[in-house]
Amino acid sequence: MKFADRLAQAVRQSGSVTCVGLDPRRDQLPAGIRDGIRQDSPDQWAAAYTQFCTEIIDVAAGRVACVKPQAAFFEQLGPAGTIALGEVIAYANRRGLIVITDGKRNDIGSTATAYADAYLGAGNASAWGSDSLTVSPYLGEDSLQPFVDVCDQRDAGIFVLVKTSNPGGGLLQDRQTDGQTVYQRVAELIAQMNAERRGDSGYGPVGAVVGATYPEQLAQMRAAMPTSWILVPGFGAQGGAADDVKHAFDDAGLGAVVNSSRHIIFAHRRPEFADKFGDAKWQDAVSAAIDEMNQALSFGSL
Ligand SMILES: O=C(O)c1cc(=O)[nH]c(=O)n1[C@@H]1O[C@H](COP(=O)(O)O)[C@@H](O)[C@H]1O
Repeated sequence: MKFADRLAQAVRQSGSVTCVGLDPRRDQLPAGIRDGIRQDSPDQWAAAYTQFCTEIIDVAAGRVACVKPQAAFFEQLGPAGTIALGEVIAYANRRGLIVITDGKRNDIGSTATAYADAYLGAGNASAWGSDSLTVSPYLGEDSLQPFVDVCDQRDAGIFVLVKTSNPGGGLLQDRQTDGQTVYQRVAELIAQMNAERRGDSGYGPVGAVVGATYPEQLAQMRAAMPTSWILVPGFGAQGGAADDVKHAFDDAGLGAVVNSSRHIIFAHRRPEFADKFGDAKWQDAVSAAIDEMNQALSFGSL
């Protein structure tokens, strides 16, 4: 089944548009996982990351549509971390969750082909086995095309950075050129690349990233890219709330997944959960945070 249709199925089956961001950080791991690890042992930290993320996946499976492992935190550990990333992707795959690997990759076309080949394709279809990958558009259309070609071959997907959630993104993305902003131009390109590729769900493999921190632009981008799944980061820890993301969805409640990383995976550290759960019951805190987010995003259409 095509990526966009698999994502639609995952949203429908779980009844959730939540994406759990897997962004492990050494100093915030629950005590039971962190204690006793040698500071200078990437191998031990990598094993801790695998344990932490697979336990989160166990809590999330069947209750959310997807997970988004953030490659940066795994790469921070060096080679051992990248092996952990591979294990986490494979485990999420086995537990039936759609995987969006957050690598924000891209390069000239011939190198982009290698990135696409490496990441795109679930299970054994690629080396990393990811359903989808975040991708930067700033090398232009010829850099995106290899990703789109591999999406076509392996029923995978990409999420192209359009309007990022960070405060400084506007420096380049909001710049006017030929009567439109740069991010509007990127959206136009995505809509065009996706036009011929719609699956049964009405969506295609070329998705977009638009931050929850820019609600007005998010609503505009929904209209500008009617066949693209939108990955919406910036919910929770960065300040985005349900009201900010409600216009990202189509009438059937599809078309967008909303990511939250810190607020879910480190929920045991949030003041409102710390007393009730704390480090000892961190998995229960994750579960409560997933419930809370699913509830906040249940606009009634799914
Ligand atoms: O591509 C992304 O996921 C992304 C794009 C963006 O514009 N903003 C953004 O925060 N992200 C990622 O989404 C996650 C947000 O984490 P939290 O702020 O902890 O929920 C991080 O992994 C970011 O790298």
